[in-house]
Amino acid sequence: MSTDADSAAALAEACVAWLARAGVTDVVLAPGSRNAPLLLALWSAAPAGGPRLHTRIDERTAGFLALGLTKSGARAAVVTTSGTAVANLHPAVLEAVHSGIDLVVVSADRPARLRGTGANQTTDQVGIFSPFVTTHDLAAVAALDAVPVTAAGPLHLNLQLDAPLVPAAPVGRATTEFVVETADSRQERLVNGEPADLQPGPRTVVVAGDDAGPRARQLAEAAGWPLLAEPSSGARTGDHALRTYRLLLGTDLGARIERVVVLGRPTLSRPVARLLEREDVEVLVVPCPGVWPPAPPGSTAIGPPRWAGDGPDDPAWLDEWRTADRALARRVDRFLAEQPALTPYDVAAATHAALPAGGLLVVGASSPIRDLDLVARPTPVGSRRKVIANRGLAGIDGTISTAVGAALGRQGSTRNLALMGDLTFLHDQTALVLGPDEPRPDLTIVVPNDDGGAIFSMLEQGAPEHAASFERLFGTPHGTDLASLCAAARVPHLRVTSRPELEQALASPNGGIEVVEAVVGRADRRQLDARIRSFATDPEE
Ligand SMILES: Cc1ncc(C[n+]2csc(CCOP(=O)(O)OP(=O)(O)O)c2C)c(N)n1
Ligand SMILES: C=C(O[C@H]1C=C[C@H](C(=O)CCC(=O)O)[C@@H](C(=O)O)[C@@H]1O)C(=O)O
Ligand SMILES: [Mg+2]
Repeated sequence: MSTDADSAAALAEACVAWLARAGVTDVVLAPGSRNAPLLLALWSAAPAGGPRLHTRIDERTAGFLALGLTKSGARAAVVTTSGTAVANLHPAVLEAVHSGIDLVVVSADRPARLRGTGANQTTDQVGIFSPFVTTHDLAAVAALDAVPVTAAGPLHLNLQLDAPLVPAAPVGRATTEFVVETADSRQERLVNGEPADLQPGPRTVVVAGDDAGPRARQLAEAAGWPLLAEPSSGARTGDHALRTYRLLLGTDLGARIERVVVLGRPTLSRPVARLLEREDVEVLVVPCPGVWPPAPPGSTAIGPPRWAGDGPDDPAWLDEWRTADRALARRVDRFLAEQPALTPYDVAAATHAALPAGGLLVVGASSPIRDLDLVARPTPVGSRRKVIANRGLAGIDGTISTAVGAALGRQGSTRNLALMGDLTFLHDQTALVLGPDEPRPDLTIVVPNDDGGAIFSMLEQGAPEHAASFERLFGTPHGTDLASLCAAARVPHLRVTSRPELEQALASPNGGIEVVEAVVGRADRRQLDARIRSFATDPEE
């Protein structure tokens, strides 16, 4: 049995104080018995300046909610009971590891003496997120005080909580005030290091992957280079960013590239991946958050890049890209306007167009973020249109939760939107289940529903020779009635089948969390995609 000084209640209170020192503003908790001391200590701390609380039933949802909160400026912890509850956090923790998000996991555990004895709900939680996340296995307050409050990525505190877990009397307001300290931002942590001076000369482009930040745009503008910025780069702004870069890489312009400066984590497209692997191209990579940052074979890691030229590089190079981009974008838009039915590209374009200055858009993996990459015009610098996505591992899991968390975490957001496919939406449907007292954001979730996984149609397995197995193995139609699913969770739902209906729905938000289902086709997706890709190289009729 632990001493009073290290009782479950004392350890729990010390943990809440540690969370405040760590800058944790929000705690997502899932109900349990072993973590009861933590839950009660958090309840007691909330009115005394402690973290904002969010309760979720499903720990996988809870983990992604905490991830979304942290990705949009809060710092969140997720607290679970012991056993499989902790294992349900693994997807969110892995995404945090690979995208460098400072998520805090607090897992309740039985005392070490019960490990290996067959005690109920007891497994080995020490190192459960290894090799990337170290577990601080804690049985005493003093040990907790020695845990650092920041790390490059997620932190895991495993608290050995011994009976008694629940005090005899109800807990009241905490006697001490909690001052939540401000944690430094991840990007600031990254900017340090010896600057790398870049000289003019080679035909250069800047590739801005996920979470690259504005410095990618600033470098492209200072040097006068074309900017190939993914939607969630934080750099797809200004007049150097090119909308159709992915297609242009397959043209003579792409072939003439001699140098690439990479910021953030490019994950979206094979043309960019192929560019970074070309032996005739010098690839300079700037450090980015997360483990395993981009390191294509033959690339060179550099410090924060600094333009060393007197004035911009060759303006003709940028002009060629801009001229080709404008022409190709016009051709794509004309082609999409000619389509008889609502396309996923229309859904992405309308959703992005509905994002006001100061707004937030969370994008799911698979086709939606790639559709957005093709149709989203770069936005004005300084308009603070924030686009985020879970690109650390590009999972389709936890996307609704990430969007709810990001909407709750972003201060002063003028509008919160999410865009995700139907399988992505279904994968995290438990995120729609919120208790009556839970903080609830205004969030419009747009779902291009093509009854399955369209992206596979555009990959090798979507080729005609695989038609016999495709639907069962990859298309995975489900026929789910999203309206009924939303009704079960009492979430407002609207189904649209045309762009005017979609634009009308986006222009008249319901308030709270709402779902706008846009019914689109999937059967012709491979042909649509191939036709659009052909525009870059086939002359216009
Ligand atoms: C957790 C997880 N499971 C499976 C995958 C593989 N995967 C990638 S895209 C996709 C289908 C997504 O379908 P949907 O969300 O409907 O988007 P669409 O491509 O149809 O627009 C799947 C299963 C993944 N990336 N992550
Ligand atoms: C479906 C999965 O992920 C794949 C999705 C798309 C990627 C891709 O190549 C899209 C086409 C393009 O960008 O040109 C594909 C890839 O990176 O090769 C991903 O594996 C999945 O199950 O992981
Ligand atoms: Mg789909």
